[in-house]
Amino acid sequence: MIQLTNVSKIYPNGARALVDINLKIGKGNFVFLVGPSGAGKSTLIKLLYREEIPTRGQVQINNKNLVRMKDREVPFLRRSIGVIFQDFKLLPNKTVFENVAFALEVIGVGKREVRARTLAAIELVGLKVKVNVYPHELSGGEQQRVCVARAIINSPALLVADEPTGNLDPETAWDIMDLLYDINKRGTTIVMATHARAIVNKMQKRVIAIENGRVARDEEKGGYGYDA
Ligand SMILES: Nc1ncnc2c1ncn2[C@@H]1O[C@H](COP(=O)(O)OP(=O)(O)OP(=O)(O)O)[C@@H](O)[C@H]1O
Repeated sequence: MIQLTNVSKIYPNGARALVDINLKIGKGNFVFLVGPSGAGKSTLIKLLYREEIPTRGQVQINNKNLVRMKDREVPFLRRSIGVIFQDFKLLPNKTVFENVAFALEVIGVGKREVRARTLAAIELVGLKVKVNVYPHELSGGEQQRVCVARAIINSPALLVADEPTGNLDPETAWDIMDLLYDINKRGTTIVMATHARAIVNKMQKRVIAIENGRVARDEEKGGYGYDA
């Protein structure tokens, strides 16, 4: 489903974020990206939803070439990819319902379908009772649940998450991981950059370690592998 071929990324300031990466991630995989701060994990994630374009090499998702893709095609790509960030990025002046519904409204889904699918996604993440409140009235864990609902509203084939538990306490982080686990079980491929050692060690999923922009380790059922 995802294939990176000889991918390098050098930012305009000269920072070499990724160096000659070759990777294949199959449909339905659950992959943790680990590695020291500044290793290139976020950059790799950004290549997957075409927030960044590699300096060299190819990025393919479902046989679509993201490097050659025209800017006007990007919104279509993003409909098949859900994105979750560490800092939530919810719209502050929209309710939970409106934040989640927005992703459907912008692609022209009819009102009734928007309502049904939005409520189903909000129910799935356990936030039915908070459907009409604003983000600032929610805890961090609840805000991240809204982000999960927003990310899965289009039933994406791929979900990418950049440190989704980074701002959450350990217990709340596990609630989010339980959700991602269930979403993966339903067939969505998940790629998640993280520093959460306990989560990586417990879940025993594929672990790709990035160090200095290169793949340093790629294990089928791996552990976090770095000291505290
Ligand atoms: N927009 C940018 N412009 C210039 N350099 C950048 C940019 N984004 C990242 N970098 C540099 O690229 C390298 C990789 O950064 P990246 O954010 O991908 O690392 P990371 O592994 O996600 O780190 P962290 O774990 O701290 O989030 C770093 O040297 C960083 O300073």
